[in-house]
Amino acid sequence: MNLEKFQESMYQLIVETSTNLPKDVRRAIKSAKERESAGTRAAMSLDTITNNIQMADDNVSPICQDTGLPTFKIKTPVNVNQIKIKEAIYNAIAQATADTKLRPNSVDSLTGKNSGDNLGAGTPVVKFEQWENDYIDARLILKGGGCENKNIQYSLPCELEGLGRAGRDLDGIRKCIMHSVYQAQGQGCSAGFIGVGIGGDRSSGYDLAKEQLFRTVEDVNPNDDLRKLEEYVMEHANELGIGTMGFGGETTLLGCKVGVMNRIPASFFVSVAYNCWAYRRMGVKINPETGDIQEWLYQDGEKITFDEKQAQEEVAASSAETESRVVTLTAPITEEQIRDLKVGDVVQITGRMYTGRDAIHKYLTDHDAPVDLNGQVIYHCGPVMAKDEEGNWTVKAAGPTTSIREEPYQGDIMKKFGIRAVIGKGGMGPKTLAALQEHGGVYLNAIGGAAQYYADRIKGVDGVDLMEFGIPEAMWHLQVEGFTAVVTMDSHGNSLHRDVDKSSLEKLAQFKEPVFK
Ligand SMILES: O=C(O)C[C@H](O)C(=O)O
Ligand code: SF4
Repeated sequence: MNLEKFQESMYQLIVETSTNLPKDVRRAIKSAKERESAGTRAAMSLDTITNNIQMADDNVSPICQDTGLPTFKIKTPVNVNQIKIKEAIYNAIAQATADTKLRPNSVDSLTGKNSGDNLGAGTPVVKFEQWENDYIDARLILKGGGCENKNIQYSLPCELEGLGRAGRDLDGIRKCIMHSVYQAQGQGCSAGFIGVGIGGDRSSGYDLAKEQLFRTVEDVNPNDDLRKLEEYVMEHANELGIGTMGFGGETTLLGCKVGVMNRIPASFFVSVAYNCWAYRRMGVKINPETGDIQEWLYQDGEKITFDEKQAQEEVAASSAETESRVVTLTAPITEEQIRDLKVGDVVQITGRMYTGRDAIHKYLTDHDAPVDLNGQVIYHCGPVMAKDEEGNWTVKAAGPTTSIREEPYQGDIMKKFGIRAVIGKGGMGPKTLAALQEHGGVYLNAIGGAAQYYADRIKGVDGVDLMEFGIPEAMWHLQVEGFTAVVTMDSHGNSLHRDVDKSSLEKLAQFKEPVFK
């Protein structure tokens, strides 16, 4: 086989997966958009999302900055050398990382060191199977960390919040799936897609769940029971009212695919793999002699493009229609300015903000900050960055990361350094809410996954600290213009996230009665 050509084909597969959302996923997002009434926060978020999808496509840049743990599934004819194929995939991954199509995402779990090229123990994942066909089938999924953290595995029988007992039968499985959507809230960048694996053990159950994510959004389950289950979940999960980004709304789930395998008598697992709206999976058929791409997979139906100009206008129009107050802020921000903000206000930031995520929050608890953070804005973000020949950094993708991981640290750090605003996604918990009230702080929610949209608002990078934590985890000094986010937790004890969680739990309880007997 021509390995050079094969490597090039794998490079194309990676770039395409990271930058061009598949047609079936686009269709699902478009129909979600049509269901939301104009002017709502959900509609506004979906406008930003579709705008972002188009920008990524046009710029050939990552849809979301978190390009995930690249996972390849490869089927090869019997005489193909899988060792050589793996090497070519590793080379293509390193190249795509150097070209900023992937974020350097491989981190040593003990030392915290980022390998810089996405290669390292266990990364990327490459799984092989042999088959009797005469071509190679290569599929790739880039599943980000925020949605991966919302995967959940149930061991039946169990007791579920809101739903009561889930037994070892189809109805128990139904309850687990409904619960899995509830527990994700907006933190995995809803509206999401779920793959469910029934049976197996703890690892094969999750494998089966993830396997379902390679099905197309529109395919129909050949197993009648599972088809009914999928249809039930699609209909009712959307009644939970969690909505896009957990802002409330009509669409919480865009796809549900269920697979089944045998189990051993003592175990009964239901494993759920949650995927964000930025559902990046693609595939190709490859000629095993030439290494060329013969055909792209997931190409059925028309490709929906989201006109960028129109989408921008829609974002502007829907922000106007929400009748939200739009407040402009520039750091350093005073306590008075913060106390004036209420949940629902739209904030536009111009000027300086600093990125800070997991490593920085831990670091700041027992170190001084490298810069004066008094009155400043912290953005929970791990960007994709490029360095030009003069050594200047530019931002290639920069959406928010899930904030709840910083819950143990956030309130203390805000008080210690005088930080006035944090921007992230998915909201934070009671400890942070109390600190916002006590200290005079605000939590701003940006749209998860909209990495191109926000990168466009970043006009310059004028410094970086703590580079030893690696590109995604360093503290980047950003200059922004009109960076828009919504107040979802204010300094008066209000939290949209707490409210949506509470109301969706009440709605979940409506699905307690048996459906599948
Ligand atoms: O790591 C990131 O940048 C984001 C992550 O995928 C998340 O959803 O929290
Ligand atoms: S930030 Fe959101 S869209 Fe991006 S990988 Fe994480 S969960 Fe997915």
